[in-house]
Amino acid sequence: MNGTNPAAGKAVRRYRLGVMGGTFDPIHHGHLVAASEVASRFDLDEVVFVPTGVPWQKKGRNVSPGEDRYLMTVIATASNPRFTVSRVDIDRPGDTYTVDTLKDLRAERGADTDFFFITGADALAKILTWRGADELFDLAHFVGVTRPGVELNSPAVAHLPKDKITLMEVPALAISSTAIRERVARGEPAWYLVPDGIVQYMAKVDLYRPGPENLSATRQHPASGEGH
Ligand SMILES: Nc1ncnc2c1ncn2[C@@H]1O[C@H](COP(=O)(O)OP(=O)(O)OP(=O)(O)O)[C@@H](O)[C@H]1O
Ligand SMILES: O=C(O)c1ccc[n+]([C@@H]2O[C@H](COP(=O)([O-])O)[C@@H](O)[C@H]2O)c1
Repeated sequence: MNGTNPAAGKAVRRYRLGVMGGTFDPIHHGHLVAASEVASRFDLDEVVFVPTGVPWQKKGRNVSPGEDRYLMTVIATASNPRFTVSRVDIDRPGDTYTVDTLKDLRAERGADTDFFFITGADALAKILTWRGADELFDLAHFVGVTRPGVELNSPAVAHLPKDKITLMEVPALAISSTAIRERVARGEPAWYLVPDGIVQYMAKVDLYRPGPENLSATRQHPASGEGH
């Protein structure tokens, strides 16, 4: 949508910001392809990747420390000039709610930005279970992308406001963070499922390998100087 700058009398193009939220434990090529495809289709100026702080719907799982997930997201997106990473969710205490993510980003970016929240088909189908779901569609347009093994136009999606969501087919990558964690734990390769730097980071800080240090929720981040 274009606005008008009254001082100059010229049409001003509004900034188009994609928001790719995820636990990213670890980030993989499915996430990166989804963001890249939506950026191209919606002519986005930037896609900001936002690693979750506490993914409350994944409680009961052993989620890696936020700093590791944040650093992997930075490493994976570094080569794309339109991809950035935000700490808003990992720096906010408590459970992570997208309604807070979008409000924080809106406060940071100002009123001249249009928001496009990118989600896979599985996450899209659960949106009505998210906190403050009724507010979400006032804060962003939602783009739901295909994911192998998940129905995109599920019955749950029929209840979402049609003018606030777009369903979009992206190249099918049957990759999940769960599968990568399991592969690493079994000593199998993760090469080419994730960017090379992520394979190297996972090995460097011993992420996902079976062992007592990975069973503890209080595992120290290497930056603290422990664990080496
Ligand atoms: N292969 C994929 N193709 C399309 N979208 C994906 C893919 N993997 C994840 N997504 C989407 O990316 C977002 C973040 O996903 P998330 O970080 O939870 O990854 P995940 O692979 O689903 O993780 P896990 O296996 O640990 O549940 C979600 O909206 C999810 O639907
Ligand atoms: O707002 C909520 O209540 C909510 C509940 C579950 C997931 N989300 C968001 O959905 C995105 C994908 O989450 P996940 O758990 O599939 O990695 C991420 O940005 C989460 O913060 C948001």
